[in-house]
Amino acid sequence: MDEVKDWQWKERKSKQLMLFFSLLLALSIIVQAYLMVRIIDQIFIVQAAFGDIVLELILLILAFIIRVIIDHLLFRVGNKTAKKNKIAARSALIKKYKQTPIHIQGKTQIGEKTNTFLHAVDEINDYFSMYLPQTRKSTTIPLVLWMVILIIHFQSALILLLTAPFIPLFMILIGLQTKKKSEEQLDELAKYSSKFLDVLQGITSLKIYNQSNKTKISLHNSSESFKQATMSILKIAFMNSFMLEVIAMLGIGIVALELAIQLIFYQSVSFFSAFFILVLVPEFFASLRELGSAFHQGKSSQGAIAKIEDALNNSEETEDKWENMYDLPDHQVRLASFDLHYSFQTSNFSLKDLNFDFKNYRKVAIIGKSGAGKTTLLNLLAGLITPTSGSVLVNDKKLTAYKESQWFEKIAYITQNPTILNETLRENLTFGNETVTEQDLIQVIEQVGLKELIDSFPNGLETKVGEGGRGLSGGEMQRVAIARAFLKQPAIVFLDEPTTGLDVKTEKILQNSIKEFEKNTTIIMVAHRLHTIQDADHILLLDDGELIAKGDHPSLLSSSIEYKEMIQAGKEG
Ligand SMILES: Nc1ncnc2c1ncn2[C@@H]1O[C@H](COP(=O)(O)OP(=O)(O)OP(=O)(O)O)[C@@H](O)[C@H]1O
Repeated sequence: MDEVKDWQWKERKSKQLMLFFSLLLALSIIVQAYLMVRIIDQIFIVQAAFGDIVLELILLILAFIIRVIIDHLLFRVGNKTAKKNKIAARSALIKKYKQTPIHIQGKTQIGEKTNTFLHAVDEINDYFSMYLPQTRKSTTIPLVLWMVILIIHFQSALILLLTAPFIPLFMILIGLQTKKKSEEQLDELAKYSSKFLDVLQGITSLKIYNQSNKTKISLHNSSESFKQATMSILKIAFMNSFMLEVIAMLGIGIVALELAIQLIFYQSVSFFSAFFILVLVPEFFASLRELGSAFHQGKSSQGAIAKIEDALNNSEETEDKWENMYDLPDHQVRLASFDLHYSFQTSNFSLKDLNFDFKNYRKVAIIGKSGAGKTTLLNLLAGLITPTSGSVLVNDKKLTAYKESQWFEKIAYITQNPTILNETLRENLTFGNETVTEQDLIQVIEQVGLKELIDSFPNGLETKVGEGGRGLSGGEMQRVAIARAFLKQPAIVFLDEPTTGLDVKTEKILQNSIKEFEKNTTIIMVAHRLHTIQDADHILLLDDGELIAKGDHPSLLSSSIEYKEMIQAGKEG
Protein backbone atom coordinates (compact mmCIF):
# COMPACT_ATOMS: atom_id res chain seq x y z
CA MET A 1 0.00 0.00 0.00
CA ASP A 2 2.75 2.40 1.05
CA GLU A 3 4.58 1.90 -2.21
CA VAL A 4 1.46 2.93 -4.09
CA LYS A 5 0.80 5.93 -1.84
CA ASP A 6 4.37 7.15 -2.13
CA TRP A 7 4.34 6.68 -5.84
CA GLN A 8 5.55 9.64 -7.82
CA TRP A 9 6.29 10.42 -11.42
CA LYS A 10 9.99 10.03 -12.06
CA GLU A 11 10.81 13.38 -13.65
CA ARG A 12 12.92 15.63 -11.40
CA LYS A 13 16.35 14.70 -12.72
CA SER A 14 15.12 14.56 -16.29
CA LYS A 15 13.66 18.06 -15.97
CA GLN A 16 17.06 19.40 -14.90
CA LEU A 17 18.76 17.65 -17.79
CA MET A 18 16.15 18.96 -20.21
CA LEU A 19 16.75 22.51 -18.95
CA PHE A 20 20.47 22.11 -19.48
CA PHE A 21 20.02 20.88 -23.06
CA SER A 22 17.55 23.68 -23.74
CA LEU A 23 20.14 26.27 -22.68
CA LEU A 24 22.71 24.66 -24.96
CA LEU A 25 20.15 24.69 -27.75
CA ALA A 26 19.48 28.41 -27.25
CA LEU A 27 23.21 29.10 -27.45
CA SER A 28 23.58 27.00 -30.58
CA ILE A 29 20.72 28.93 -32.21
CA ILE A 30 22.39 32.23 -31.43
CA VAL A 31 25.76 31.04 -32.73
CA GLN A 32 24.15 29.64 -35.86
CA ALA A 33 22.20 32.85 -36.52
CA TYR A 34 25.27 34.97 -35.86
CA LEU A 35 27.44 32.98 -38.28
CA MET A 36 24.77 32.98 -40.95
CA VAL A 37 24.27 36.74 -40.73
CA ARG A 38 28.00 37.32 -40.63
CA ILE A 39 28.56 35.27 -43.78
CA ILE A 40 25.82 37.18 -45.65
CA ASP A 41 27.10 40.48 -44.30
CA GLN A 42 30.63 39.60 -45.45
CA ILE A 43 29.50 38.58 -48.91
CA PHE A 44 26.96 41.31 -49.69
CA ILE A 45 27.98 44.31 -47.59
CA VAL A 46 31.73 43.95 -47.04
CA GLN A 47 32.09 42.15 -50.42
CA ALA A 48 34.66 39.75 -48.95
CA ALA A 49 36.26 36.97 -50.98
CA PHE A 50 35.08 33.38 -50.56
CA GLY A 51 38.36 32.46 -48.88
CA ASP A 52 37.59 34.91 -46.06
CA ILE A 53 34.39 33.20 -45.09
CA VAL A 54 35.46 29.54 -45.25
CA LEU A 55 36.07 29.33 -41.51
CA GLU A 56 32.64 30.86 -40.75
CA LEU A 57 31.05 28.47 -43.20
CA ILE A 58 32.62 25.45 -41.49
CA LEU A 59 31.63 26.80 -38.07
CA LEU A 60 28.08 27.33 -39.34
CA ILE A 61 27.83 23.73 -40.49
CA LEU A 62 29.24 22.61 -37.15
CA ALA A 63 26.78 24.80 -35.23
CA PHE A 64 23.95 23.34 -37.28
CA ILE A 65 25.07 19.76 -36.56
CA ILE A 66 25.48 20.51 -32.86
CA ARG A 67 22.01 22.04 -32.76
CA VAL A 68 20.48 18.92 -34.32
CA ILE A 69 22.36 16.67 -31.89
CA ILE A 70 21.31 18.69 -28.82
CA ASP A 71 17.70 18.73 -30.01
CA HIS A 72 17.87 14.97 -30.44
CA LEU A 73 19.39 14.51 -26.97
CA LEU A 74 16.72 16.71 -25.41
CA PHE A 75 13.91 14.57 -26.81
CA ARG A 76 15.83 11.39 -26.07
CA VAL A 77 15.78 12.34 -22.39
CA GLY A 78 12.03 12.88 -22.82
CA ASN A 79 11.53 9.48 -24.43
CA LYS A 80 13.54 7.74 -21.75
CA THR A 81 11.57 9.53 -19.02
CA ALA A 82 8.32 8.50 -20.73
CA LYS A 83 9.45 4.87 -20.91
CA LYS A 84 10.53 4.87 -17.25
CA ASN A 85 7.26 6.41 -16.14
CA LYS A 86 5.15 4.08 -18.21
CA ILE A 87 6.87 1.08 -16.65
CA ALA A 88 6.57 2.64 -13.19
CA ALA A 89 2.89 3.48 -13.69
CA ARG A 90 2.06 -0.03 -14.90
CA SER A 91 3.94 -1.63 -11.99
CA ALA A 92 2.15 0.65 -9.51
CA LEU A 93 -1.21 -0.20 -11.09
CA ILE A 94 -0.44 -3.92 -10.94
CA LYS A 95 0.51 -3.53 -7.27
CA LYS A 96 -2.71 -1.63 -6.63
CA TYR A 97 -4.85 -4.17 -8.48
CA LYS A 98 -3.04 -6.96 -6.60
CA GLN A 99 -4.12 -5.41 -3.30
CA THR A 100 -7.74 -5.68 -4.38
CA PRO A 101 -9.37 -8.46 -2.39
CA ILE A 102 -9.93 -11.64 -4.34
CA HIS A 103 -13.72 -11.42 -4.11
CA ILE A 104 -13.81 -8.19 -6.09
CA GLN A 105 -10.78 -8.83 -8.25
CA GLY A 106 -11.78 -9.33 -11.83
CA LYS A 107 -15.39 -8.55 -10.98
CA THR A 108 -15.54 -4.77 -10.75
CA GLN A 109 -14.70 -2.21 -13.42
CA ILE A 110 -12.63 -4.64 -15.48
CA GLY A 111 -13.15 -2.58 -18.63
CA GLU A 112 -12.10 0.61 -16.86
CA LYS A 113 -9.10 -1.05 -15.23
CA THR A 114 -7.93 -2.52 -18.53
CA ASN A 115 -8.40 0.84 -20.15
CA THR A 116 -6.39 2.68 -17.50
CA PHE A 117 -3.68 0.04 -17.59
CA LEU A 118 -3.30 0.02 -21.36
CA HIS A 119 -4.69 3.19 -22.89
CA ALA A 120 -4.21 5.81 -20.16
CA VAL A 121 -0.63 4.68 -19.53
CA ASP A 122 0.14 4.93 -23.25
CA GLU A 123 -1.43 8.39 -23.27
CA ILE A 124 1.06 9.74 -20.74
CA ASN A 125 3.84 9.13 -23.25
CA ASP A 126 3.39 12.53 -24.92
CA TYR A 127 3.57 14.35 -21.60
CA PHE A 128 7.07 13.11 -20.85
CA SER A 129 8.43 12.68 -24.35
CA MET A 130 7.07 15.92 -25.85
CA TYR A 131 5.42 18.27 -23.39
CA LEU A 132 8.19 18.30 -20.78
CA PRO A 133 11.14 18.78 -23.19
CA GLN A 134 9.15 21.26 -25.26
CA THR A 135 8.11 23.36 -22.25
CA ARG A 136 11.75 23.59 -21.13
CA LYS A 137 12.79 24.39 -24.68
CA SER A 138 10.01 26.90 -25.24
CA THR A 139 10.67 28.83 -22.08
CA THR A 140 14.47 28.82 -22.19
CA ILE A 141 15.03 29.59 -25.89
CA PRO A 142 12.65 32.60 -26.18
CA LEU A 143 14.01 34.03 -22.94
CA VAL A 144 17.65 33.78 -24.00
CA LEU A 145 16.87 35.06 -27.52
CA TRP A 146 14.84 37.91 -26.10
CA MET A 147 17.72 38.98 -23.86
CA VAL A 148 20.10 38.98 -26.84
CA ILE A 149 17.61 41.04 -28.87
CA LEU A 150 17.20 43.43 -25.93
CA ILE A 151 20.93 44.04 -25.87
CA ILE A 152 21.01 44.71 -29.61
CA HIS A 153 17.77 46.65 -30.15
CA PHE A 154 15.41 47.78 -27.42
CA GLN A 155 12.34 48.50 -29.63
CA SER A 156 12.29 45.04 -31.20
CA ALA A 157 12.55 43.47 -27.75
CA LEU A 158 9.63 45.65 -26.64
CA ILE A 159 7.44 44.51 -29.56
CA LEU A 160 8.22 40.88 -28.72
CA LEU A 161 7.39 41.54 -25.09
CA LEU A 162 3.97 42.89 -26.09
CA THR A 163 3.03 40.27 -28.70
CA ALA A 164 4.55 37.05 -27.32
CA PRO A 165 2.41 36.75 -24.15
CA PHE A 166 -0.66 36.20 -26.34
CA ILE A 167 0.70 32.78 -27.23
CA PRO A 168 0.96 31.34 -23.68
CA LEU A 169 -2.22 33.15 -22.67
CA PHE A 170 -4.12 31.58 -25.52
CA MET A 171 -2.56 28.21 -24.76
CA ILE A 172 -3.56 28.31 -21.11
CA LEU A 173 -7.17 28.99 -22.08
CA ILE A 174 -7.14 26.21 -24.68
CA GLY A 175 -5.20 23.90 -22.38
CA LEU A 176 -7.72 24.12 -19.58
CA GLN A 177 -10.45 23.29 -22.03
CA THR A 178 -8.45 20.40 -23.52
CA LYS A 179 -7.67 18.83 -20.15
CA LYS A 180 -11.36 18.75 -19.28
CA LYS A 181 -12.27 17.39 -22.70
CA SER A 182 -9.53 14.79 -22.52
CA GLU A 183 -10.81 13.54 -19.17
CA GLU A 184 -14.28 13.36 -20.68
CA GLN A 185 -12.88 11.43 -23.65
CA LEU A 186 -11.17 8.91 -21.37
CA ASP A 187 -14.38 8.54 -19.37
CA GLU A 188 -16.30 7.87 -22.57
CA LEU A 189 -13.69 5.33 -23.64
CA ALA A 190 -13.90 3.63 -20.25
CA LYS A 191 -17.69 3.39 -20.52
CA TYR A 192 -17.39 2.08 -24.05
CA SER A 193 -14.80 -0.55 -22.99
CA SER A 194 -16.94 -1.70 -20.05
CA LYS A 195 -20.02 -1.94 -22.23
CA PHE A 196 -18.13 -3.83 -24.91
CA LEU A 197 -16.74 -6.25 -22.32
CA ASP A 198 -20.22 -6.83 -20.91
CA VAL A 199 -21.54 -7.61 -24.37
CA LEU A 200 -18.70 -10.00 -25.12
CA GLN A 201 -19.11 -11.82 -21.84
CA GLY A 202 -22.88 -11.96 -21.95
CA ILE A 203 -23.33 -12.63 -25.65
CA THR A 204 -25.22 -15.90 -25.12
CA SER A 205 -27.62 -14.52 -22.52
CA LEU A 206 -28.27 -11.41 -24.61
CA LYS A 207 -29.12 -13.59 -27.60
CA ILE A 208 -31.37 -15.91 -25.62
CA TYR A 209 -33.26 -13.01 -24.05
CA ASN A 210 -33.55 -11.37 -27.45
CA GLN A 211 -31.62 -8.29 -26.38
CA SER A 212 -29.20 -8.26 -29.33
CA ASN A 213 -30.76 -5.26 -31.08
CA LYS A 214 -31.13 -3.24 -27.92
CA THR A 215 -27.51 -3.95 -27.04
CA LYS A 216 -26.39 -3.04 -30.53
CA ILE A 217 -28.09 0.35 -30.20
CA SER A 218 -26.66 1.00 -26.77
CA LEU A 219 -23.16 -0.01 -27.95
CA HIS A 220 -23.56 2.25 -30.96
CA ASN A 221 -24.61 5.17 -28.73
CA SER A 222 -21.65 4.60 -26.49
CA SER A 223 -19.28 4.55 -29.48
CA GLU A 224 -20.93 7.76 -30.79
CA SER A 225 -20.31 9.51 -27.47
CA PHE A 226 -16.68 8.48 -27.64
CA LYS A 227 -16.46 9.76 -31.22
CA GLN A 228 -17.99 13.11 -30.22
CA ALA A 229 -15.57 13.48 -27.33
CA THR A 230 -12.61 12.74 -29.64
CA MET A 231 -13.86 15.15 -32.31
CA SER A 232 -14.26 17.98 -29.85
CA ILE A 233 -10.63 17.54 -28.79
CA LEU A 234 -9.51 17.56 -32.42
CA LYS A 235 -11.53 20.72 -33.08
CA ILE A 236 -9.71 22.47 -30.25
CA ALA A 237 -6.36 21.20 -31.57
CA PHE A 238 -6.95 22.63 -35.07
CA MET A 239 -8.20 25.92 -33.72
CA ASN A 240 -5.19 26.05 -31.43
CA SER A 241 -2.61 25.68 -34.23
CA PHE A 242 -4.42 28.20 -36.43
CA MET A 243 -4.51 30.89 -33.75
CA LEU A 244 -0.88 30.35 -32.78
CA GLU A 245 0.16 30.66 -36.42
CA VAL A 246 -1.70 33.98 -36.72
CA ILE A 247 -0.19 35.45 -33.54
CA ALA A 248 3.34 34.41 -34.56
CA MET A 249 2.93 35.82 -38.08
CA LEU A 250 1.69 39.14 -36.74
CA GLY A 251 4.56 39.34 -34.24
CA ILE A 252 7.23 38.68 -36.88
CA GLY A 253 5.56 41.11 -39.31
CA ILE A 254 5.49 43.97 -36.80
CA VAL A 255 9.17 43.49 -35.85
CA ALA A 256 10.18 43.34 -39.53
CA LEU A 257 8.24 46.50 -40.29
CA GLU A 258 9.74 48.34 -37.36
CA LEU A 259 13.27 47.22 -38.28
CA ALA A 260 12.76 48.27 -41.90
CA ILE A 261 11.63 51.74 -40.80
CA GLN A 262 14.60 52.07 -38.43
CA LEU A 263 17.03 50.84 -41.06
CA ILE A 264 15.79 52.78 -44.06
CA PHE A 265 14.35 56.01 -42.66
CA TYR A 266 16.28 56.60 -39.44
CA GLN A 267 19.37 54.51 -40.07
CA SER A 268 19.47 53.93 -36.33
CA VAL A 269 20.31 50.25 -36.68
CA SER A 270 23.00 48.52 -38.75
CA PHE A 271 22.18 45.99 -41.46
CA PHE A 272 24.04 43.35 -39.47
CA SER A 273 21.99 43.95 -36.30
CA ALA A 274 18.66 44.22 -38.12
CA PHE A 275 19.30 41.04 -40.06
CA PHE A 276 20.52 39.23 -36.94
CA ILE A 277 17.29 40.18 -35.12
CA LEU A 278 15.21 39.16 -38.12
CA VAL A 279 16.81 35.71 -38.06
CA LEU A 280 16.30 35.36 -34.31
CA VAL A 281 12.65 36.52 -34.17
CA PRO A 282 11.18 33.57 -36.16
CA GLU A 283 13.20 31.23 -33.94
CA PHE A 284 11.72 33.02 -30.95
CA PHE A 285 8.16 32.50 -32.20
CA ALA A 286 8.86 28.99 -33.55
CA SER A 287 9.77 27.81 -30.04
CA LEU A 288 6.65 29.38 -28.61
CA ARG A 289 4.50 27.95 -31.40
CA GLU A 290 5.94 24.45 -30.99
CA LEU A 291 4.93 24.76 -27.39
CA GLY A 292 1.37 25.12 -28.67
CA SER A 293 1.08 21.60 -30.06
CA ALA A 294 3.14 20.10 -27.24
CA PHE A 295 0.94 21.95 -24.77
CA HIS A 296 -2.15 20.51 -26.35
CA GLN A 297 -0.74 16.97 -26.23
CA GLY A 298 0.56 17.57 -22.74
CA LYS A 299 -2.85 18.64 -21.51
CA SER A 300 -4.45 15.55 -23.07
CA SER A 301 -1.84 13.45 -21.32
CA GLN A 302 -2.53 15.22 -18.05
CA GLY A 303 -6.07 13.88 -18.31
CA ALA A 304 -4.55 10.41 -18.49
CA ILE A 305 -2.18 11.20 -15.62
CA ALA A 306 -5.14 12.26 -13.49
CA LYS A 307 -6.89 9.00 -14.39
CA ILE A 308 -3.88 6.92 -13.32
CA GLU A 309 -3.50 8.90 -10.11
CA ASP A 310 -7.20 8.38 -9.38
CA ALA A 311 -6.80 4.67 -9.95
CA LEU A 312 -3.79 4.55 -7.64
CA ASN A 313 -5.39 6.64 -4.93
CA ASN A 314 -8.90 5.29 -5.04
CA SER A 315 -10.03 3.79 -1.80
CA GLU A 316 -11.46 0.59 -3.25
CA GLU A 317 -11.16 -2.18 -0.68
CA THR A 318 -7.53 -3.19 -0.25
CA GLU A 319 -5.93 -6.08 1.53
CA ASP A 320 -3.57 -5.69 4.47
CA LYS A 321 0.05 -6.31 3.64
CA TRP A 322 1.84 -9.40 4.90
CA GLU A 323 4.40 -8.74 7.60
CA ASN A 324 6.87 -11.18 5.99
CA MET A 325 8.63 -11.78 9.32
CA TYR A 326 8.98 -15.54 9.65
CA ASP A 327 10.07 -18.42 7.45
CA LEU A 328 7.46 -21.13 7.13
CA PRO A 329 8.45 -24.34 8.88
CA ASP A 330 9.57 -27.18 6.62
CA HIS A 331 7.71 -29.73 8.67
CA GLN A 332 3.96 -30.06 8.65
CA VAL A 333 2.01 -26.86 9.10
CA ARG A 334 -0.92 -26.79 11.47
CA LEU A 335 -3.81 -24.49 10.65
CA ALA A 336 -6.13 -23.02 13.27
CA SER A 337 -8.14 -19.88 13.85
CA PHE A 338 -8.73 -17.46 16.69
CA ASP A 339 -11.98 -15.45 16.74
CA LEU A 340 -11.74 -15.31 12.97
CA HIS A 341 -14.07 -12.61 11.66
CA TYR A 342 -14.62 -11.34 8.14
CA SER A 343 -17.09 -8.74 6.86
CA PHE A 344 -17.63 -7.60 3.30
CA GLN A 345 -17.83 -3.85 2.78
CA THR A 346 -20.55 -4.28 0.21
CA SER A 347 -22.89 -6.78 1.88
CA ASN A 348 -24.28 -7.55 5.30
CA PHE A 349 -22.77 -10.98 5.37
CA SER A 350 -20.01 -11.73 7.85
CA LEU A 351 -18.17 -14.77 9.14
CA LYS A 352 -18.51 -14.50 12.87
CA ASP A 353 -15.69 -15.23 15.32
CA LEU A 354 -14.76 -18.71 14.20
CA ASN A 355 -12.51 -20.82 16.40
CA PHE A 356 -11.11 -24.13 15.24
CA ASP A 357 -7.90 -26.16 15.15
CA PHE A 358 -7.06 -28.54 12.32
CA LYS A 359 -4.31 -30.27 14.38
CA ASN A 360 -2.61 -32.74 12.04
CA TYR A 361 -5.75 -33.72 10.15
CA ARG A 362 -5.10 -34.69 6.54
CA LYS A 363 -8.51 -33.91 5.21
CA VAL A 364 -10.81 -31.16 6.39
CA ALA A 365 -14.22 -30.47 4.85
CA ILE A 366 -16.10 -27.19 5.09
CA ILE A 367 -19.81 -27.67 4.54
CA GLY A 368 -23.01 -25.66 4.78
CA LYS A 369 -25.89 -24.31 2.74
CA SER A 370 -25.34 -22.07 -0.24
CA GLY A 371 -24.25 -18.62 0.96
CA ALA A 372 -23.16 -19.93 4.39
CA GLY A 373 -19.65 -18.53 3.87
CA LYS A 374 -17.68 -21.63 2.83
CA THR A 375 -15.70 -20.07 -0.02
CA THR A 376 -15.04 -16.97 2.08
CA LEU A 377 -13.57 -19.16 4.84
CA LEU A 378 -11.48 -21.11 2.31
CA ASN A 379 -10.12 -17.82 0.92
CA LEU A 380 -9.22 -16.68 4.43
CA LEU A 381 -7.45 -19.95 5.18
CA ALA A 382 -5.58 -19.81 1.89
CA GLY A 383 -4.39 -16.28 2.73
CA LEU A 384 -6.15 -14.77 -0.27
CA ILE A 385 -8.11 -12.36 1.93
CA THR A 386 -7.16 -11.04 5.35
CA PRO A 387 -9.49 -11.22 8.36
CA THR A 388 -11.39 -8.14 9.49
CA SER A 389 -10.49 -9.18 13.03
CA GLY A 390 -9.11 -12.28 14.71
CA SER A 391 -6.66 -14.43 12.82
CA VAL A 392 -5.81 -17.52 10.87
CA LEU A 393 -2.98 -19.26 12.71
CA VAL A 394 -0.20 -21.37 11.24
CA ASN A 395 1.73 -23.27 13.89
CA ASP A 396 0.35 -20.80 16.47
CA LYS A 397 1.56 -17.69 14.63
CA LYS A 398 -0.56 -15.34 12.54
CA LEU A 399 -0.55 -16.48 8.91
CA THR A 400 0.27 -12.99 7.63
CA ALA A 401 3.34 -12.79 9.90
CA TYR A 402 5.02 -15.38 7.65
CA LYS A 403 6.71 -14.66 4.34
CA GLU A 404 3.96 -14.32 1.77
CA SER A 405 5.92 -15.83 -1.13
CA GLN A 406 6.85 -18.91 0.92
CA TRP A 407 3.20 -19.47 1.80
CA PHE A 408 2.04 -19.30 -1.79
CA GLU A 409 4.85 -21.63 -2.82
CA LYS A 410 3.55 -24.14 -0.32
CA ILE A 411 -0.11 -24.18 -1.26
CA ALA A 412 -2.28 -24.98 -4.25
CA TYR A 413 -5.83 -23.73 -4.74
CA ILE A 414 -8.28 -25.39 -7.06
CA THR A 415 -11.22 -23.10 -7.61
CA GLN A 416 -14.60 -23.74 -9.16
CA ASN A 417 -13.61 -21.62 -12.16
CA PRO A 418 -9.98 -22.32 -12.98
CA THR A 419 -7.99 -19.72 -14.86
CA ILE A 420 -6.85 -20.79 -18.29
CA LEU A 421 -4.28 -18.48 -19.84
CA ASN A 422 -4.07 -17.76 -23.53
CA GLU A 423 -0.91 -19.84 -23.73
CA THR A 424 0.03 -23.37 -24.74
CA LEU A 425 -1.33 -26.30 -22.78
CA ARG A 426 2.19 -26.98 -21.51
CA GLU A 427 2.44 -23.47 -20.08
CA ASN A 428 -1.03 -23.76 -18.59
CA LEU A 429 -0.04 -26.96 -16.85
CA THR A 430 3.39 -25.98 -15.56
CA PHE A 431 2.26 -22.42 -14.78
CA GLY A 432 5.80 -21.08 -14.58
CA ASN A 433 7.06 -24.00 -12.48
CA GLU A 434 10.49 -24.64 -13.97
CA THR A 435 11.23 -27.73 -11.90
CA VAL A 436 8.62 -29.78 -13.75
CA THR A 437 10.23 -32.53 -15.84
CA GLU A 438 8.77 -34.01 -19.02
CA GLN A 439 8.28 -37.27 -17.16
CA ASP A 440 6.28 -35.60 -14.34
CA LEU A 441 4.19 -33.89 -16.95
CA ILE A 442 3.37 -37.09 -18.84
CA GLN A 443 2.53 -38.91 -15.60
CA VAL A 444 0.24 -36.17 -14.33
CA ILE A 445 -1.48 -35.79 -17.69
CA GLU A 446 -2.39 -39.49 -17.56
CA GLN A 447 -3.42 -39.24 -13.93
CA VAL A 448 -5.93 -36.47 -14.62
CA GLY A 449 -7.25 -38.06 -17.83
CA LEU A 450 -5.99 -35.42 -20.27
CA LYS A 451 -3.83 -37.77 -22.33
CA GLU A 452 -6.49 -38.69 -24.86
CA LEU A 453 -7.42 -35.07 -25.42
CA ILE A 454 -3.83 -33.90 -25.82
CA ASP A 455 -3.03 -36.79 -28.18
CA SER A 456 -5.92 -35.69 -30.38
CA PHE A 457 -4.34 -32.24 -30.92
CA PRO A 458 -1.94 -32.03 -33.88
CA ASN A 459 0.37 -29.83 -31.78
CA GLY A 460 -0.12 -31.83 -28.58
CA LEU A 461 1.07 -29.93 -25.52
CA GLU A 462 2.06 -26.97 -27.67
CA THR A 463 -1.56 -26.27 -28.62
CA LYS A 464 -2.70 -22.79 -27.65
CA VAL A 465 -5.72 -22.78 -25.37
CA GLY A 466 -7.73 -20.15 -23.53
CA GLU A 467 -8.94 -16.92 -25.04
CA GLY A 468 -8.08 -16.89 -28.73
CA GLY A 469 -6.87 -20.50 -28.67
CA ARG A 470 -8.63 -23.83 -28.61
CA GLY A 471 -11.54 -23.80 -26.20
CA LEU A 472 -11.69 -26.27 -23.30
CA SER A 473 -14.78 -27.66 -21.64
CA GLY A 474 -15.55 -26.98 -17.96
CA GLY A 475 -14.42 -30.50 -17.03
CA GLU A 476 -11.21 -30.22 -19.06
CA MET A 477 -10.40 -26.92 -17.37
CA GLN A 478 -10.94 -28.55 -13.97
CA ARG A 479 -8.56 -31.33 -14.95
CA VAL A 480 -5.93 -28.81 -16.04
CA ALA A 481 -6.32 -27.14 -12.63
CA ILE A 482 -5.91 -30.46 -10.79
CA ALA A 483 -2.85 -31.33 -12.90
CA ARG A 484 -1.36 -27.94 -12.06
CA ALA A 485 -1.82 -28.63 -8.36
CA PHE A 486 -0.22 -32.10 -8.68
CA LEU A 487 2.79 -30.65 -10.48
CA LYS A 488 3.26 -28.06 -7.76
CA GLN A 489 3.53 -30.73 -5.04
CA PRO A 490 2.10 -28.43 -2.39
CA ALA A 491 1.97 -28.98 1.36
CA ILE A 492 -1.68 -27.89 1.51
CA VAL A 493 -4.31 -28.08 -1.18
CA PHE A 494 -7.35 -25.82 -0.94
CA LEU A 495 -10.17 -27.09 -3.05
CA ASP A 496 -13.49 -25.46 -3.80
CA GLU A 497 -15.37 -28.50 -5.02
CA PRO A 498 -17.45 -27.70 -8.08
CA THR A 499 -21.14 -27.93 -7.23
CA THR A 500 -22.42 -28.65 -10.68
CA GLY A 501 -21.48 -29.27 -14.23
CA LEU A 502 -18.88 -32.01 -13.83
CA ASP A 503 -19.06 -34.93 -16.23
CA VAL A 504 -18.82 -38.42 -14.78
CA LYS A 505 -15.21 -38.85 -15.88
CA THR A 506 -14.02 -35.57 -14.34
CA GLU A 507 -16.03 -36.27 -11.18
CA LYS A 508 -14.21 -39.60 -10.83
CA ILE A 509 -10.82 -38.03 -11.56
CA LEU A 510 -11.55 -35.36 -8.96
CA GLN A 511 -12.39 -37.95 -6.32
CA ASN A 512 -9.30 -40.02 -7.14
CA SER A 513 -7.18 -36.89 -7.05
CA ILE A 514 -8.49 -35.97 -3.61
CA LYS A 515 -7.47 -39.45 -2.43
CA GLU A 516 -4.06 -39.04 -4.05
CA PHE A 517 -3.51 -35.62 -2.46
CA GLU A 518 -4.47 -37.00 0.95
CA LYS A 519 -1.45 -39.33 0.87
CA ASN A 520 1.17 -36.57 1.11
CA THR A 521 -0.75 -33.35 1.52
CA THR A 522 -3.24 -31.68 3.78
CA ILE A 523 -6.43 -31.08 1.89
CA ILE A 524 -8.93 -28.44 2.95
CA MET A 525 -12.00 -28.44 0.84
CA VAL A 526 -15.39 -26.91 0.46
CA ALA A 527 -17.36 -30.11 0.04
CA HIS A 528 -20.75 -30.79 -1.46
CA ARG A 529 -20.79 -34.53 -1.87
CA LEU A 530 -21.66 -37.02 0.81
CA HIS A 531 -18.78 -39.39 0.25
CA THR A 532 -16.18 -36.61 0.37
CA ILE A 533 -17.60 -35.46 3.69
CA GLN A 534 -17.89 -38.81 5.39
CA ASP A 535 -14.25 -39.82 5.32
CA ALA A 536 -12.96 -36.35 6.31
CA ASP A 537 -10.87 -36.18 9.49
CA HIS A 538 -12.62 -33.01 10.49
CA ILE A 539 -15.73 -31.23 9.31
CA LEU A 540 -16.76 -27.59 9.86
CA LEU A 541 -20.47 -26.93 9.46
CA LEU A 542 -21.27 -23.30 8.67
CA ASP A 543 -24.65 -21.64 8.78
CA ASP A 544 -25.05 -17.99 7.83
CA GLY A 545 -21.44 -17.19 8.72
CA GLU A 546 -21.49 -19.04 12.03
CA LEU A 547 -19.66 -22.23 12.88
CA ILE A 548 -22.52 -24.29 14.26
CA ALA A 549 -20.78 -27.66 14.53
CA LYS A 550 -17.35 -29.27 14.12
CA GLY A 551 -15.97 -32.78 14.45
CA ASP A 552 -15.71 -35.93 12.41
CA HIS A 553 -18.63 -37.62 10.70
CA PRO A 554 -19.64 -40.06 13.49
CA SER A 555 -19.37 -37.45 16.23
CA LEU A 556 -21.34 -34.90 14.24
CA LEU A 557 -24.05 -37.44 13.48
CA SER A 558 -24.63 -37.84 17.19
CA SER A 559 -24.09 -34.22 18.25
CA SER A 560 -25.58 -32.02 15.51
CA ILE A 561 -29.18 -32.11 14.39
CA GLU A 562 -28.39 -29.80 11.46
CA TYR A 563 -25.63 -32.13 10.26
CA LYS A 564 -27.87 -35.16 10.60
CA GLU A 565 -30.58 -33.40 8.60
CA MET A 566 -28.09 -32.46 5.89
CA ILE A 567 -26.85 -36.02 5.57
CA GLN A 568 -30.41 -37.29 5.52
CA ALA A 569 -31.36 -34.78 2.82
CA GLY A 570 -28.26 -35.77 0.84
CA LYS A 571 -29.15 -39.45 1.03
CA GLU A 572 -32.69 -38.78 -0.05
CA GLY A 573 -31.47 -36.53 -2.83
N1 LIG B 1 -17.66 -9.92 -3.21
C1 LIG B 1 -18.61 -9.99 -2.33
N2 LIG B 1 -19.12 -8.86 -1.82
C2 LIG B 1 -20.11 -8.90 -0.92
N3 LIG B 1 -20.66 -10.01 -0.47
C3 LIG B 1 -20.21 -11.19 -0.93
C4 LIG B 1 -19.16 -11.23 -1.89
N4 LIG B 1 -18.88 -12.52 -2.16
C5 LIG B 1 -19.73 -13.25 -1.41
N5 LIG B 1 -20.53 -12.45 -0.69
C6 LIG B 1 -21.60 -12.86 0.22
O1 LIG B 1 -21.02 -13.62 1.24
C7 LIG B 1 -21.85 -14.69 1.56
C8 LIG B 1 -21.04 -15.97 1.58
O2 LIG B 1 -20.54 -16.22 0.29
P1 LIG B 1 -19.69 -17.52 -0.02
O3 LIG B 1 -19.34 -17.49 -1.46
O4 LIG B 1 -18.59 -17.61 0.96
O5 LIG B 1 -20.76 -18.65 0.28
P2 LIG B 1 -20.69 -20.20 -0.01
O6 LIG B 1 -21.12 -20.88 1.23
O7 LIG B 1 -19.37 -20.57 -0.58
O8 LIG B 1 -21.81 -20.33 -1.12
P3 LIG B 1 -21.93 -21.37 -2.35
O9 LIG B 1 -22.02 -22.75 -1.77
O10 LIG B 1 -23.19 -20.96 -3.00
O11 LIG B 1 -20.73 -21.17 -3.21
C9 LIG B 1 -22.99 -14.70 0.55
O12 LIG B 1 -24.14 -14.20 1.19
C10 LIG B 1 -22.53 -13.77 -0.52
O13 LIG B 1 -23.63 -13.05 -1.02
